[in-house]
Amino acid sequence: MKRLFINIKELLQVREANILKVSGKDMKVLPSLKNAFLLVEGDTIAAYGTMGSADTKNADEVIDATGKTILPTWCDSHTHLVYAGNREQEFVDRINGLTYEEIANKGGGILNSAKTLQQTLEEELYEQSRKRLENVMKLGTGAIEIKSGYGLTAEAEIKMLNIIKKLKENYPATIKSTFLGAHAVPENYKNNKDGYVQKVIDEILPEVGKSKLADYIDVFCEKGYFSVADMEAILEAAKTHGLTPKVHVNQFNAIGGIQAAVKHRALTVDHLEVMPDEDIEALKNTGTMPVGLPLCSYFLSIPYAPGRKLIEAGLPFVLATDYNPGSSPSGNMNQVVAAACIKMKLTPAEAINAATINGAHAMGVSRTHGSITKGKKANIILTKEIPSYGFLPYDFGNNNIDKVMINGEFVS
Ligand SMILES: N=CN[C@@H](CCC(=O)O)C(=O)O
Ligand SMILES: [Zn+2]
Repeated sequence: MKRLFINIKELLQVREANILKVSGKDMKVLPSLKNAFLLVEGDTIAAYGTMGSADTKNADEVIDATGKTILPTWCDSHTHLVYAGNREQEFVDRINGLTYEEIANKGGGILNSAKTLQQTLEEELYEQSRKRLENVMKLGTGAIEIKSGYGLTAEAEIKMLNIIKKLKENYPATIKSTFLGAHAVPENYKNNKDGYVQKVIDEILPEVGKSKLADYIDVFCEKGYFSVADMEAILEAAKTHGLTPKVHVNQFNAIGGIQAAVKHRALTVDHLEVMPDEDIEALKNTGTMPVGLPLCSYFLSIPYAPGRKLIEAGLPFVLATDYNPGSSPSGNMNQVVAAACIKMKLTPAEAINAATINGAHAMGVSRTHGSITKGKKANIILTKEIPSYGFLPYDFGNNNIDKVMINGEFVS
Protein backbone atom coordinates (compact mmCIF):
# COMPACT_ATOMS: atom_id res chain seq x y z
CA MET A 1 0.00 0.00 0.00
CA LYS A 2 1.43 3.37 -1.06
CA ARG A 3 -0.07 6.46 0.57
CA LEU A 4 0.87 9.88 -0.66
CA PHE A 5 0.27 13.05 1.36
CA ILE A 6 0.32 16.12 -0.88
CA ASN A 7 0.22 19.90 -0.43
CA ILE A 8 1.52 19.62 3.16
CA LYS A 9 1.79 23.17 4.45
CA GLU A 10 4.86 22.21 6.53
CA LEU A 11 6.56 18.85 7.00
CA LEU A 12 8.36 19.11 10.33
CA GLN A 13 11.40 17.41 11.81
CA VAL A 14 12.90 16.26 8.50
CA ARG A 15 16.31 14.86 9.39
CA GLU A 16 19.18 12.77 8.09
CA ALA A 17 19.38 9.24 9.50
CA ASN A 18 22.58 9.95 11.42
CA ILE A 19 20.92 12.51 13.74
CA LEU A 20 19.86 10.44 16.75
CA LYS A 21 19.38 13.24 19.31
CA VAL A 22 19.84 17.00 19.51
CA SER A 23 21.50 19.00 22.28
CA GLY A 24 21.85 22.57 23.48
CA LYS A 25 21.62 25.24 20.75
CA ASP A 26 20.78 22.64 18.10
CA MET A 27 17.45 22.10 19.86
CA LYS A 28 16.32 25.50 18.59
CA VAL A 29 16.39 24.16 15.05
CA LEU A 30 13.44 22.18 13.72
CA PRO A 31 14.26 21.39 10.08
CA SER A 32 11.22 21.44 7.81
CA LEU A 33 9.97 21.46 4.22
CA LYS A 34 7.19 23.81 3.16
CA ASN A 35 4.59 22.87 0.50
CA ALA A 36 5.74 19.27 0.70
CA PHE A 37 4.73 15.71 -0.12
CA LEU A 38 5.31 12.57 1.93
CA LEU A 39 5.13 9.02 0.57
CA VAL A 40 4.45 6.12 2.93
CA GLU A 41 4.98 2.55 1.71
CA GLY A 42 3.57 -0.08 4.05
CA ASP A 43 4.88 0.84 7.50
CA THR A 44 7.82 2.91 6.28
CA ILE A 45 8.58 6.49 5.23
CA ALA A 46 9.60 6.05 1.58
CA ALA A 47 10.12 9.56 0.24
CA TYR A 48 9.44 13.27 0.78
CA GLY A 49 10.27 16.54 -0.85
CA THR A 50 8.71 19.72 -2.12
CA MET A 51 5.52 19.46 -4.18
CA GLY A 52 7.39 20.23 -7.41
CA SER A 53 9.01 16.79 -7.25
CA ALA A 54 5.92 14.79 -6.18
CA ASP A 55 4.90 11.81 -8.34
CA THR A 56 1.15 11.50 -7.84
CA LYS A 57 0.60 8.67 -10.36
CA ASN A 58 1.86 5.61 -8.53
CA ALA A 59 0.10 6.03 -5.17
CA ASP A 60 -2.77 3.77 -4.04
CA GLU A 61 -4.22 6.62 -2.01
CA VAL A 62 -3.63 10.37 -2.19
CA ILE A 63 -4.36 12.48 0.89
CA ASP A 64 -4.64 16.22 0.43
CA ALA A 65 -3.03 18.01 3.41
CA THR A 66 -3.65 21.57 2.27
CA GLY A 67 -3.23 23.97 5.21
CA LYS A 68 -2.09 21.13 7.47
CA THR A 69 1.22 20.27 9.08
CA ILE A 70 2.80 16.82 9.44
CA LEU A 71 5.22 15.94 12.22
CA PRO A 72 6.53 12.66 13.64
CA THR A 73 4.41 11.09 16.39
CA TRP A 74 5.37 11.81 19.99
CA CYS A 75 7.89 9.55 21.71
CA ASP A 76 6.88 9.28 25.37
CA SER A 77 9.92 7.83 27.14
CA HIS A 78 8.56 7.74 30.72
CA THR A 79 5.17 6.29 31.72
CA HIS A 80 3.54 4.04 34.30
CA LEU A 81 0.53 3.42 32.06
CA VAL A 82 -0.20 -0.07 33.43
CA TYR A 83 -2.02 0.55 36.71
CA ALA A 84 -5.27 -0.41 38.39
CA GLY A 85 -8.05 1.98 39.40
CA ASN A 86 -7.27 5.58 40.24
CA ARG A 87 -6.22 7.81 43.16
CA GLU A 88 -8.93 10.41 42.83
CA GLN A 89 -9.42 10.49 46.60
CA GLU A 90 -5.75 11.46 47.15
CA PHE A 91 -6.22 14.27 44.63
CA VAL A 92 -9.00 15.65 46.83
CA ASP A 93 -6.89 15.08 49.97
CA ARG A 94 -4.14 17.21 48.44
CA ILE A 95 -6.61 19.95 47.55
CA ASN A 96 -7.61 19.87 51.21
CA GLY A 97 -4.04 20.44 52.32
CA LEU A 98 -2.16 17.14 52.57
CA THR A 99 1.14 16.86 50.68
CA TYR A 100 2.13 14.00 48.34
CA GLU A 101 4.66 12.90 50.98
CA GLU A 102 2.12 13.02 53.82
CA ILE A 103 -0.29 10.89 51.80
CA ALA A 104 2.50 8.38 51.03
CA ASN A 105 3.53 8.24 54.71
CA LYS A 106 -0.06 7.27 55.62
CA GLY A 107 0.13 4.22 53.30
CA GLY A 108 -1.37 6.03 50.31
CA GLY A 109 0.54 6.84 47.15
CA ILE A 110 2.44 4.07 45.41
CA LEU A 111 1.48 1.53 48.13
CA ASN A 112 -2.18 2.34 47.58
CA SER A 113 -1.80 1.62 43.84
CA ALA A 114 0.18 -1.56 44.61
CA LYS A 115 -2.60 -2.86 46.86
CA THR A 116 -5.23 -2.23 44.17
CA LEU A 117 -3.08 -3.77 41.44
CA GLN A 118 -2.33 -6.89 43.46
CA GLN A 119 -6.09 -7.44 43.87
CA THR A 120 -6.88 -6.87 40.18
CA LEU A 121 -7.05 -9.84 37.82
CA GLU A 122 -4.63 -9.81 34.89
CA GLU A 123 -7.46 -9.62 32.32
CA GLU A 124 -9.02 -6.61 34.04
CA LEU A 125 -5.65 -4.87 34.38
CA TYR A 126 -5.03 -5.46 30.67
CA GLU A 127 -8.43 -3.93 29.84
CA GLN A 128 -7.76 -0.79 31.86
CA SER A 129 -4.25 -0.44 30.42
CA ARG A 130 -5.14 -0.98 26.77
CA LYS A 131 -7.79 1.75 26.96
CA ARG A 132 -5.12 4.18 28.16
CA LEU A 133 -2.76 3.09 25.40
CA GLU A 134 -5.43 3.45 22.71
CA ASN A 135 -6.24 6.91 24.04
CA VAL A 136 -2.64 8.18 23.96
CA MET A 137 -2.11 6.74 20.48
CA LYS A 138 -5.06 8.85 19.30
CA LEU A 139 -3.38 11.83 20.97
CA GLY A 140 -0.33 11.25 18.78
CA THR A 141 1.99 8.97 20.76
CA GLY A 142 3.66 6.41 18.52
CA ALA A 143 6.40 5.08 20.80
CA ILE A 144 6.13 4.71 24.54
CA GLU A 145 8.04 3.34 27.52
CA ILE A 146 6.00 1.64 30.25
CA LYS A 147 7.27 0.75 33.72
CA SER A 148 6.33 -1.90 36.25
CA GLY A 149 6.50 -0.81 39.90
CA TYR A 150 2.95 -1.06 41.20
CA GLY A 151 3.38 -4.79 41.89
CA LEU A 152 6.12 -4.85 44.54
CA THR A 153 5.95 -8.67 44.75
CA ALA A 154 7.57 -11.05 42.26
CA GLU A 155 4.17 -12.23 41.12
CA ALA A 156 2.60 -8.79 40.67
CA GLU A 157 5.67 -7.26 39.03
CA ILE A 158 5.72 -10.12 36.50
CA LYS A 159 1.98 -9.66 36.01
CA MET A 160 2.60 -6.01 35.06
CA LEU A 161 5.49 -6.86 32.74
CA ASN A 162 3.39 -9.55 31.04
CA ILE A 163 0.70 -6.98 30.36
CA ILE A 164 3.29 -4.66 28.81
CA LYS A 165 4.41 -7.61 26.65
CA LYS A 166 0.81 -8.22 25.50
CA LEU A 167 0.37 -4.55 24.67
CA LYS A 168 3.59 -4.75 22.62
CA GLU A 169 2.16 -7.69 20.69
CA ASN A 170 -1.30 -6.24 20.13
CA TYR A 171 -0.68 -2.60 19.19
CA PRO A 172 1.25 -0.83 16.43
CA ALA A 173 2.86 1.63 18.87
CA THR A 174 6.45 0.70 19.71
CA ILE A 175 6.68 -0.14 23.41
CA LYS A 176 9.74 -0.44 25.65
CA SER A 177 9.38 -1.94 29.12
CA THR A 178 11.17 -1.07 32.32
CA PHE A 179 11.44 -3.06 35.55
CA LEU A 180 10.82 -0.73 38.52
CA GLY A 181 10.66 -3.22 41.41
CA ALA A 182 12.28 -0.58 43.66
CA HIS A 183 9.46 1.95 43.35
CA ALA A 184 8.47 1.91 47.04
CA VAL A 185 9.14 -0.27 50.07
CA PRO A 186 6.13 -2.60 50.43
CA GLU A 187 4.11 -2.58 53.65
CA ASN A 188 5.43 -5.99 54.84
CA TYR A 189 9.04 -4.73 54.54
CA LYS A 190 8.27 -1.41 56.27
CA ASN A 191 11.04 -1.86 58.83
CA ASN A 192 13.28 -3.90 56.59
CA LYS A 193 14.05 -1.88 53.47
CA ASP A 194 17.39 -3.67 53.02
CA GLY A 195 15.51 -6.97 52.98
CA TYR A 196 13.31 -5.72 50.14
CA VAL A 197 16.30 -4.43 48.13
CA GLN A 198 17.88 -7.86 48.55
CA LYS A 199 14.65 -9.53 47.42
CA VAL A 200 14.58 -7.34 44.29
CA ILE A 201 18.20 -8.29 43.55
CA ASP A 202 18.11 -12.00 44.46
CA GLU A 203 14.58 -12.97 43.56
CA ILE A 204 12.60 -10.62 41.31
CA LEU A 205 15.36 -9.32 39.04
CA PRO A 206 16.62 -12.80 38.03
CA GLU A 207 13.05 -13.80 37.14
CA VAL A 208 12.59 -10.64 35.08
CA GLY A 209 15.98 -11.21 33.43
CA LYS A 210 15.27 -14.86 32.62
CA SER A 211 11.89 -14.13 31.09
CA LYS A 212 13.33 -11.22 29.04
CA LEU A 213 10.35 -9.11 30.06
CA ALA A 214 12.23 -5.82 30.50
CA ASP A 215 14.43 -3.58 28.37
CA TYR A 216 15.45 -1.18 31.15
CA ILE A 217 15.94 -0.99 34.92
CA ASP A 218 14.59 1.85 37.07
CA VAL A 219 14.78 2.80 40.78
CA PHE A 220 13.00 5.61 42.65
CA CYS A 221 16.06 7.21 44.26
CA GLU A 222 14.59 9.56 46.86
CA LYS A 223 14.49 10.21 50.62
CA GLY A 224 11.98 7.81 52.16
CA TYR A 225 12.20 5.45 49.16
CA PHE A 226 15.59 4.13 47.97
CA SER A 227 19.03 5.54 48.74
CA VAL A 228 21.87 6.06 46.29
CA ALA A 229 23.52 2.92 47.69
CA ASP A 230 20.31 0.91 47.15
CA MET A 231 20.07 2.21 43.60
CA GLU A 232 23.70 1.39 42.86
CA ALA A 233 23.32 -2.16 44.17
CA ILE A 234 20.25 -2.73 41.98
CA LEU A 235 21.81 -1.16 38.86
CA GLU A 236 24.93 -3.27 39.36
CA ALA A 237 22.88 -6.45 39.63
CA ALA A 238 20.78 -5.48 36.60
CA LYS A 239 23.92 -5.27 34.45
CA THR A 240 24.19 -9.07 34.55
CA HIS A 241 20.78 -9.19 32.89
CA GLY A 242 21.69 -6.62 30.25
CA LEU A 243 19.32 -3.95 31.61
CA THR A 244 20.32 -0.32 31.03
CA PRO A 245 19.33 2.19 33.75
CA LYS A 246 16.66 4.87 33.34
CA VAL A 247 16.08 6.24 36.82
CA HIS A 248 13.79 8.45 38.93
CA VAL A 249 16.01 11.05 40.65
CA ASN A 250 15.81 14.57 42.13
CA GLN A 251 12.01 14.72 42.38
CA PHE A 252 11.92 16.13 45.90
CA ASN A 253 15.58 16.06 47.00
CA ALA A 254 19.01 16.01 45.36
CA ILE A 255 20.82 13.19 47.14
CA GLY A 256 23.55 12.27 44.65
CA GLY A 257 21.41 10.07 42.41
CA ILE A 258 22.50 11.83 39.23
CA GLN A 259 26.21 11.32 39.84
CA ALA A 260 25.59 7.62 40.59
CA ALA A 261 23.36 7.21 37.53
CA VAL A 262 26.03 8.74 35.29
CA LYS A 263 28.61 6.40 36.82
CA HIS A 264 26.37 3.46 35.89
CA ARG A 265 25.92 4.81 32.35
CA ALA A 266 22.21 5.47 32.72
CA LEU A 267 20.47 6.34 29.47
CA THR A 268 18.27 8.86 31.27
CA VAL A 269 17.74 10.61 34.61
CA ASP A 270 14.10 11.56 35.01
CA HIS A 271 12.13 14.15 37.07
CA LEU A 272 14.85 16.69 38.06
CA GLU A 273 12.45 19.09 39.78
CA VAL A 274 15.24 19.83 42.27
CA MET A 275 18.41 20.45 40.30
CA PRO A 276 21.45 22.10 41.91
CA ASP A 277 24.19 23.38 39.58
CA GLU A 278 26.57 20.55 40.42
CA ASP A 279 23.97 18.02 39.23
CA ILE A 280 23.64 19.85 35.90
CA GLU A 281 27.43 19.87 35.70
CA ALA A 282 27.54 16.10 36.31
CA LEU A 283 25.50 15.48 33.15
CA LYS A 284 27.83 17.36 30.79
CA ASN A 285 29.84 15.23 28.36
CA THR A 286 28.01 12.04 29.32
CA GLY A 287 25.57 9.79 27.46
CA THR A 288 22.92 10.36 30.15
CA MET A 289 19.96 12.46 29.01
CA PRO A 290 17.92 14.67 31.39
CA VAL A 291 14.14 14.05 31.19
CA GLY A 292 11.57 16.59 32.38
CA LEU A 293 8.01 15.64 33.34
CA PRO A 294 6.05 18.91 33.41
CA LEU A 295 2.60 17.35 33.96
CA CYS A 296 3.84 15.89 37.26
CA SER A 297 4.95 19.37 38.37
CA TYR A 298 1.60 20.80 37.27
CA PHE A 299 -0.47 18.14 38.99
CA LEU A 300 1.50 18.11 42.27
CA SER A 301 2.26 21.87 42.28
CA ILE A 302 5.98 21.25 42.66
CA PRO A 303 8.84 23.02 40.83
CA TYR A 304 9.42 22.34 37.13
CA ALA A 305 12.67 20.75 35.94
CA PRO A 306 14.89 23.63 34.73
CA GLY A 307 14.52 22.77 31.05
CA ARG A 308 15.79 26.15 29.85
CA LYS A 309 18.91 25.92 32.01
CA LEU A 310 19.62 22.33 30.97
CA ILE A 311 19.45 23.29 27.29
CA GLU A 312 21.62 26.38 27.89
CA ALA A 313 24.14 24.01 29.48
CA GLY A 314 24.37 22.23 26.10
CA LEU A 315 22.43 19.14 27.16
CA PRO A 316 19.91 17.04 25.14
CA PHE A 317 16.68 17.73 27.03
CA VAL A 318 13.81 15.21 26.82
CA LEU A 319 10.09 15.61 27.61
CA ALA A 320 7.72 12.82 28.72
CA THR A 321 4.33 12.48 30.44
CA ASP A 322 5.04 10.30 33.53
CA TYR A 323 1.47 8.97 32.97
CA ASN A 324 0.56 7.41 36.35
CA PRO A 325 -2.34 7.47 38.85
CA GLY A 326 -0.60 9.54 41.55
CA SER A 327 1.43 12.36 40.06
CA SER A 328 0.31 12.65 36.42
CA PRO A 329 -2.98 10.98 35.50
CA SER A 330 -2.57 12.22 31.92
CA GLY A 331 -0.60 10.70 29.06
CA ASN A 332 -1.19 13.64 26.73
CA MET A 333 2.08 14.63 25.07
CA ASN A 334 0.40 17.66 23.49
CA GLN A 335 -0.12 19.03 26.99
CA VAL A 336 3.49 18.19 27.87
CA VAL A 337 4.78 20.21 24.92
CA ALA A 338 2.55 23.16 25.84
CA ALA A 339 3.55 23.04 29.54
CA ALA A 340 7.23 22.90 28.58
CA CYS A 341 6.84 26.10 26.54
CA ILE A 342 4.71 27.86 29.13
CA LYS A 343 6.42 26.79 32.37
CA MET A 344 9.95 25.73 31.37
CA LYS A 345 10.42 28.49 28.77
CA LEU A 346 11.27 26.17 25.92
CA THR A 347 10.56 27.44 22.41
CA PRO A 348 8.05 25.36 20.41
CA ALA A 349 10.95 24.02 18.29
CA GLU A 350 12.88 22.95 21.42
CA ALA A 351 9.80 21.32 22.94
CA ILE A 352 9.01 19.39 19.75
CA ASN A 353 12.64 18.20 19.51
CA ALA A 354 12.49 17.13 23.18
CA ALA A 355 9.24 15.20 22.60
CA THR A 356 10.21 13.49 19.31
CA ILE A 357 13.83 12.75 18.37
CA ASN A 358 15.16 13.12 21.93
CA GLY A 359 12.24 11.12 23.36
CA ALA A 360 13.05 8.38 20.87
CA HIS A 361 16.69 8.34 21.92
CA ALA A 362 15.65 8.25 25.59
CA MET A 363 14.12 4.82 24.96
CA GLY A 364 16.64 3.53 22.43
CA VAL A 365 14.48 3.83 19.32
CA SER A 366 15.85 6.89 17.53
CA ARG A 367 17.13 4.83 14.59
CA THR A 368 13.52 4.05 13.69
CA HIS A 369 11.45 6.81 15.34
CA GLY A 370 11.43 10.50 16.24
CA SER A 371 11.92 12.17 12.85
CA ILE A 372 10.73 12.25 9.27
CA THR A 373 13.57 10.27 7.76
CA LYS A 374 13.61 7.89 4.80
CA GLY A 375 13.44 4.31 6.10
CA LYS A 376 12.04 5.21 9.53
CA LYS A 377 8.64 3.98 10.72
CA ALA A 378 5.67 5.77 9.16
CA ASN A 379 4.61 7.36 12.44
CA ILE A 380 3.03 10.71 11.76
CA ILE A 381 0.65 13.30 13.16
CA LEU A 382 -1.41 15.15 10.56
CA THR A 383 -2.68 18.33 12.18
CA LYS A 384 -5.86 20.21 11.46
CA GLU A 385 -5.35 23.46 9.56
CA ILE A 386 -3.04 25.56 11.74
CA PRO A 387 -1.14 28.79 11.03
CA SER A 388 2.25 27.36 12.11
CA TYR A 389 3.67 24.74 14.47
CA GLY A 390 4.00 27.26 17.31
CA PHE A 391 0.21 27.28 17.36
CA LEU A 392 0.21 23.73 18.81
CA PRO A 393 1.53 24.70 22.28
CA TYR A 394 -0.04 28.18 22.07
CA ASP A 395 -3.53 26.73 21.56
CA PHE A 396 -3.03 24.47 24.59
CA GLY A 397 -5.86 22.23 25.71
CA ASN A 398 -7.44 22.18 22.26
CA ASN A 399 -7.07 19.19 19.98
CA ASN A 400 -5.38 20.23 16.76
CA ILE A 401 -4.82 16.66 15.54
CA ASP A 402 -6.69 15.52 12.43
CA LYS A 403 -5.18 12.04 11.98
CA VAL A 404 -2.52 9.85 13.55
CA MET A 405 -0.66 7.13 11.64
CA ILE A 406 1.41 4.54 13.50
CA ASN A 407 3.49 2.00 11.57
CA GLY A 408 1.59 2.96 8.44
CA GLU A 409 -1.86 2.37 10.03
CA PHE A 410 -4.29 5.16 10.78
CA VAL A 411 -5.28 4.91 14.45
CA SER A 412 -7.52 7.97 14.40
N1 LIG B 1 7.92 9.30 41.75
C1 LIG B 1 7.78 8.14 41.57
N2 LIG B 1 6.90 7.51 40.77
C2 LIG B 1 5.86 8.15 40.02
C3 LIG B 1 4.65 8.45 40.83
C4 LIG B 1 4.12 7.29 41.46
C5 LIG B 1 2.81 7.48 42.11
O1 LIG B 1 2.53 8.47 42.79
O2 LIG B 1 2.02 6.55 41.92
C6 LIG B 1 6.35 9.41 39.36
O3 LIG B 1 7.27 9.27 38.55
O4 LIG B 1 5.89 10.52 39.63
ZN1 LIG C 1 7.65 8.15 36.92
